[in-house]
Amino acid sequence: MKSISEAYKDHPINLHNIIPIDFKKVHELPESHTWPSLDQDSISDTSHDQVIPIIDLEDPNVMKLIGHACQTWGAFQITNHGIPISFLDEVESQSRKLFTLPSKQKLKALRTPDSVGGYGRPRMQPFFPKFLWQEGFTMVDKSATIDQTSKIWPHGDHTPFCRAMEEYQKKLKDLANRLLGVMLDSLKITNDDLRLTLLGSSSSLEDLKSEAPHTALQLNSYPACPNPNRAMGLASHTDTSLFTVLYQSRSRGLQIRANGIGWVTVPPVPGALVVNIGDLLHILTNGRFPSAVHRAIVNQSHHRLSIGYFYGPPCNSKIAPVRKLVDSNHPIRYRDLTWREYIGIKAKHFDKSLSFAAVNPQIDTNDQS
Ligand SMILES: C=C1C[C@]23C[C@H]1CC[C@H]2[C@@]12CCC[C@@](C)(C(=O)O1)[C@H]2[C@@H]3C(=O)O
Ligand SMILES: O=C(O)CCC(=O)C(=O)O
Ligand SMILES: [Fe+2]
Repeated sequence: MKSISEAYKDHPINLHNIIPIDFKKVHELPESHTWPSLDQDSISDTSHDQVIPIIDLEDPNVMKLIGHACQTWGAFQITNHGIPISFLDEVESQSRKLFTLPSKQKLKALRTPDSVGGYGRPRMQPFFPKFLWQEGFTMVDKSATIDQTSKIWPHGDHTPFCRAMEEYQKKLKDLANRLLGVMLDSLKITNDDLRLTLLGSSSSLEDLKSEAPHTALQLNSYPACPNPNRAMGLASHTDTSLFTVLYQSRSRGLQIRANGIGWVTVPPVPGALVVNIGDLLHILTNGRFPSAVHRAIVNQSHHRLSIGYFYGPPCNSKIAPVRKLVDSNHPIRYRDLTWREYIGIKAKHFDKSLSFAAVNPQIDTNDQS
């Protein structure tokens, strides 16, 4: 299979859930985009000093720190990761160039109902009765991205955008491979332990890292909003990846839901990247690394961008709880499945998906609620 775009083909989305509104023309929050007030969301953010860990990747203790963050929060920020802030600025500015174009231009790269790549509303939109205050551009397949962006910017003007996105994905792939290694080391998981799971046709983790990871790059745009208290950027969700590396630039908006605490804002740290655990690593670790429930809220004063890199194994390789993590105190919670199968489950059941992958759905019902 070429890429995850194939896996999404079987789960088409209705056009009205794809075409974003023209945010520039909207000066009042439309009823169609009005959510219950955020104030009624019992849990606020600023009253807590809780902040997800900020980890220096060069710290000699990095394995312990990351292992601990993954078990307790399912998310952390990293600094000293080797990607220069000047390059992050460049990627952000190329993304901004796309979203500030007139709606008519962006619609030239509109996703089709059965494709995952291109411009449009977030994939999760059909699960909500109200529209999200968000537009996105998704890249899964290089040639499709070139095709779409050259429709937006003819005469070769798409080149700087594509070059920056390509380069970014290369750098992120190396970084994500490195992070996966550290995460697995922290649980003492070896190549042999992975033989029955994850590796698929690859014979070693190194093999898997060099050719196979399947990834997606998602640019999120949240225009300034006339009534941010009643709007939602991306509603509460977990990602369908092993983990996601997110650049939220310099503006706040990302919140993580912490057990017993509530929504915690992830403060932007210049040059840092946020890592959050996705459902596939949750399954692979038998719930030891819980996938992070998170959302993005919007603001009235500026146009916020974020850039997510979704990192996963090849679509057809098996995901199953690593047997080493299963014992009488930690009985097996999830059955074996492929990413492709899980995409199907997620397309149908969204936030209930983990319980549909559970060995015992009666017990495993509250993963995300
Ligand atoms: C590889 C992925 C992961 C996707 C689908 C596809 C490309 C776009 C990703 C997102 C990005 C926005 C949140 C989310 C929930 C959504 O709606 O689209 C993500 C989804 C997932 O994590 O399931
Ligand atoms: O914009 C953000 O901070 C969150 C984005 C996100 O959760 C996603 O792209 O999956
Ligand atoms: Fe997300």
